[in-house]
Formats: sequence, structure tokens, C-alpha cells
Amino acid sequence: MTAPKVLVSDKLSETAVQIFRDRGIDVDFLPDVGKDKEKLAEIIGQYDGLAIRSATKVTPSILEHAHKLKVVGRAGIGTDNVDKEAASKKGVIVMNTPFGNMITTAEHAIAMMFACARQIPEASASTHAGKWEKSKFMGVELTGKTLGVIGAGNIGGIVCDRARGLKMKVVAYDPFLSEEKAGKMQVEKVEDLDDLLKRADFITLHVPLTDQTRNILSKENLAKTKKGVRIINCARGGLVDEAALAELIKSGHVAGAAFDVFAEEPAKENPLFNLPNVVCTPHLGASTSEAQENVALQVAEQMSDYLLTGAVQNALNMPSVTAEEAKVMGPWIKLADHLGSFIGQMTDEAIKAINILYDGEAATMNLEALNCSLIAGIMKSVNPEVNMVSAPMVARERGIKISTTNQEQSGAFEGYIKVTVVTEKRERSIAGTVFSDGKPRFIQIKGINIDAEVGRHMLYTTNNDEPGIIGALGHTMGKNGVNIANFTLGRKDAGGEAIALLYVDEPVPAEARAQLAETGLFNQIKPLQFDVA
Ligand SMILES: NC(=O)C1=CN([C@@H]2O[C@H](COP(=O)(O)OP(=O)(O)OC[C@H]3O[C@@H](n4cnc5c(N)ncnc54)[C@H](O)[C@@H]3O)[C@@H](O)[C@H]2O)C=CC1
Ligand SMILES: O=C(O)C(=O)COP(=O)(O)O
Repeated sequence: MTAPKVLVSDKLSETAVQIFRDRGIDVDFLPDVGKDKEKLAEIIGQYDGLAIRSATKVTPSILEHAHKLKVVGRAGIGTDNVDKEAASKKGVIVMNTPFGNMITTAEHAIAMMFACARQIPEASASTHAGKWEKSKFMGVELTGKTLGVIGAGNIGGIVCDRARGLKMKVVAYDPFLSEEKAGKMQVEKVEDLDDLLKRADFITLHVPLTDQTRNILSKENLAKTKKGVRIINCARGGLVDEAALAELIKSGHVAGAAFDVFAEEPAKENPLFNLPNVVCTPHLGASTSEAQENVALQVAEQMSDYLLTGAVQNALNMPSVTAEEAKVMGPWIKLADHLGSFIGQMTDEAIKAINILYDGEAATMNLEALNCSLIAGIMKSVNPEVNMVSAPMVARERGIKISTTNQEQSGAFEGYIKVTVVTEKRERSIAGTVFSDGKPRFIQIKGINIDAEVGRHMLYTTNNDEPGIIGALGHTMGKNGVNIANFTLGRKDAGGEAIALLYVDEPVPAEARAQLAETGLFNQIKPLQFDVA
């Protein structure tokens, strides 16, 4: 197997490069290429992985050129620079490092709050200029003031903790924050953003940029704030209406602002620039040596794990699979893919629903990952580009309802997976298990019990149970030079519906299938292919 190849297209710590190399991955460290979208589009086709920070924009047009790409790793938290929908469609996993820079960013928000409260940057510049303007820079204390935290997740939570240490009163607006957690954090949870806006002396933002949070501090909301408020944004540009804020600063309603992030970055011009008591930093929230080591190390480990073992951690568009799970579940993931593939190859009408039953051992596994594999197996027969990442989205787009049931061991097998697909015309089902040799087996088709090893090339036939079937199949394969590796038969009742599944060493040619059809013994003759590698 050739080594996977990764491109580092932003300024990551070289620790990442070392880790990729140590894990046997080819790596190109081109930290300026992320800013050059033409160059990135030109070279991205060579890479299995792309490691980025916030400068590289992973757009649909970049992804169009990313023919081999399997994973985008964000050494940091925010992934708003990655088009996750386009990546999912293309089957590319997007992962981030949700904890590596959270302390550093929270500390930056606190530093910005102090800087704004005491006008430190302007006072420093004035002192450097030899002006000694002692009376010009009158500040405010933080002790006893109310801090309004919008978004109390990882970073917001640390900011709350630090602010409590500074003896501030903290009110948090975060619909996903439980009363219990708020109680533990010693913050007051407000249900209504207006409540926070009216009461806060300082407001700090720590939400991701989404359709719900975009412009959360709109012109209208900014107007509801308390006179003399100071606003800190170390989360994302686009959360605050910068022009409206600039007007409120000029009018004296807002006493100051401290921004690390801007609607347009790199920010060369901005309505907030050069206003009194506005502190600006160039997206430095995560820029400490500690945080950069953390995120570089973590992203390189996560990407290497995925490329080398299939383990998935911190992905935004795929369920997590630990390295341990990847090892144990490997054969089951393969089985799920084969079951889906059987159904996909057999079905040529629109699928309405996929019902999946997990029994015994299978039910104890990471079912989300098994579902993804199974759905991918089904969808691949329509679109070979579909994989575990894109399959759920493709199924959703087609309006397919997916339901799963799990149950304790119910039969002779320690566990099995059964999938039933519902179309306009019929229901079709297949079940399979993994034997102790780690090989997936089909154990039931159409409710008929069988025991079939899965091969790259197979032939599936249905017939009425009558003499001559084995002979006809054996004779026809022999006549056409097709070697049979394994032959499985099953029937419902004597003389009733019967099936045969042949595992053959080469594809069964059309001529051989025509000869079988001519015998008049078969209701259905279907060549199948499975990805057994
Ligand atoms: N300036 C910088 O260099 C850095 C900025 N960031 C940014 O900081 C932000 C926060 O990151 P984390 O704390 O790690 O994220 P997180 O996911 O841990 O927390 C976000 C919180 O926002 C809450 N939330 C979501 N929608 C909301 C809404 N409509 N209203 C109120 N709350 C809502 C969520 O419930 C969650 O608790 C992100 O935008 C991230 O990109 C992160 C690292 C560095
Ligand atoms: O982690 C994040 O969300 C950040 O915004 C940090 O961005 P950066 O890696 O410093 O470009």
C-alpha cells in the first residue's frame, strides 16, 4: 500500500509534520498555500488529507479538485471555513480539535476585557509616545460588574469560571445550557437574550457562527444594551453588526469594544478601526505556543489514525469510531457494507425505507457507524462515489426513512444484522453475521436460511425447488470456464421457493447467464460483486 499523503496548508506547528512522518505518512508543509486558492486547487488532487487552521477556505470548488481527499483536519475549533455539506457529499470527513485551544482563547477574551476596561492599548501607545496622559485614561473596575456570556460551551464556560474568580456576576444566555450545569458554574442562566442585553456591563460572545447566531448582536439587539456596555468578540466575525456597533460607540452608548475576529478576514478595513477605546487583535485567540502545540499534535494524530486505521475522532460529519472499535468492528463494518451492497445491487426501484435490526453482539457495537456503512453499501450501487461519510446525506436527500432496532441475542448466532428495504413494489431482506474467523457470512435471504461466505464475484439465483438446479448451475459454470469456490442452497419448503448463491472465481459472463435462463429453471439470475478487499 502506498503511504497516504497529507498537505498542511496553514501555519501549524511543525509538531504536526513530525507526527505525520513518524506515522509513515507523506507530508507537504506549505503553510502559505491555503491563502492562494488557485494554487490549492491545482495541487489538492494529490492528497488524502488536508490539515488547516482558519486561513484555508475549503470551498466546493476546492473540493471539486480534491479527487483523493478523505479527511480535512482543522487544528482548532471553528470549521466555518470548511463547506461541510460539500465535504460530506464528497465523502470527506471534517474533524476538529475541540479542546486544544479553549483555555488560550478564554484567556484572550479575559485579557481583551481588561484591555478594554482600562484602555491599555491606547494608554500604552500614548506612553510610548512620551505623552504621560495620566488623567485621560480613566477606567472601570471589573469586580461587582455583570458579565453577559452569550454561549457557555467550552470556551464560554472557562470565561465564566475566570470571571467568577474576578468577582464578577455572570449571566449566561445559551439555550443548550442546563439549569444544573449553570448552577454548578455559579452563573445565572437567562432564558431571554434581551434580559442579558439589558443587564450586562460587559458582553462576551462564545457561540459558533451558524444561521441561528449570525448577527446575534444585530443593530436592533445592540440598541437594547445598557448604556456604557463594553462588548468583546473572540468567537467569530459575523456575530455582531460591526457598522451598528461603530455608530453606538461614536454616540457614546457603547463605552468600548474588544474584537479579535471580524466579518471579513484578514481585516484590512473595518468600521471599528480607529474608534476610541476599541481594542483589536488579528484573530489571535488561539495563538499561544501551548495551544498551537496541542492542536497540531491532536489534529495530526486524529488524521493519521483515520488514514491508517479508520478510527474516527472529533468528526463533524461522521460518528466517532475509536481505534479499539475500528479493530473489533472492522469485520462487522464490512458485513454491513456487504449486506447493503447485496440490497443495492438487487434493487432497481426507488427505496422508501431501510429498516435495520441489530441482534446480540452486533447490537452492542457503535450502531451509528454500522448504519453509515450499511447505507453506503446500498447507495454505492447507484453512485460509486458514495462512502460512509456521504451515505446518510445521500439517503436523506432521496427521502429514504431509516429506522434501527436492537435486540438481545435471539438465536443460534452470537449476533447478526438484518436489513429490510421497502420500495413501492416490495420488501427485500438479507441477514448476515461474522464468524469467529472474522469473515462475514450471509445467513438469510428472503427469510430462507443459508450459510454463504462472501466473495468478490457471486451469482444469485431464485427458482422453484425442483431437481436439476445444482446440475444446471455446475454444468453451465464449467462449460463457461467459471470456477466455483463455494455453493450455497436454501429453500423455504420442499417444492417451494428456493435460492442459490455461488461464490465464483471470476465474473459470470452474460453468455452463461443466458444459457441458465434458457433452461427455464430459474426465476431470477443476478450476478453480484462485493468489495471484499
Ligand atoms: N478567536 C479565536 O482564535 C478562536 C475562536 N473560537 C471560536 O469560539 C467559539 C466558541 O467555541 P467553543 O466554546 O469551543 O464552542 P462550544 O461548541 O463548546 O460552545 C458553543 C456554545 O454556544 C451555544 N450556542 C449555540 N447556538 C447558540 C445560540 N443560538 N445562542 C446561544 N448559545 C448558543 C452552544 O450551546 C454551546 O454551548 C466558536 O465560534 C469558535 O470558532 C475558538 C477558538 C479560537
Ligand atoms: O480554533 C478556532 O476556532 C480559531 O478561530 C483559531 O483560529 P486559528 O487557528 O488561529 O486561525
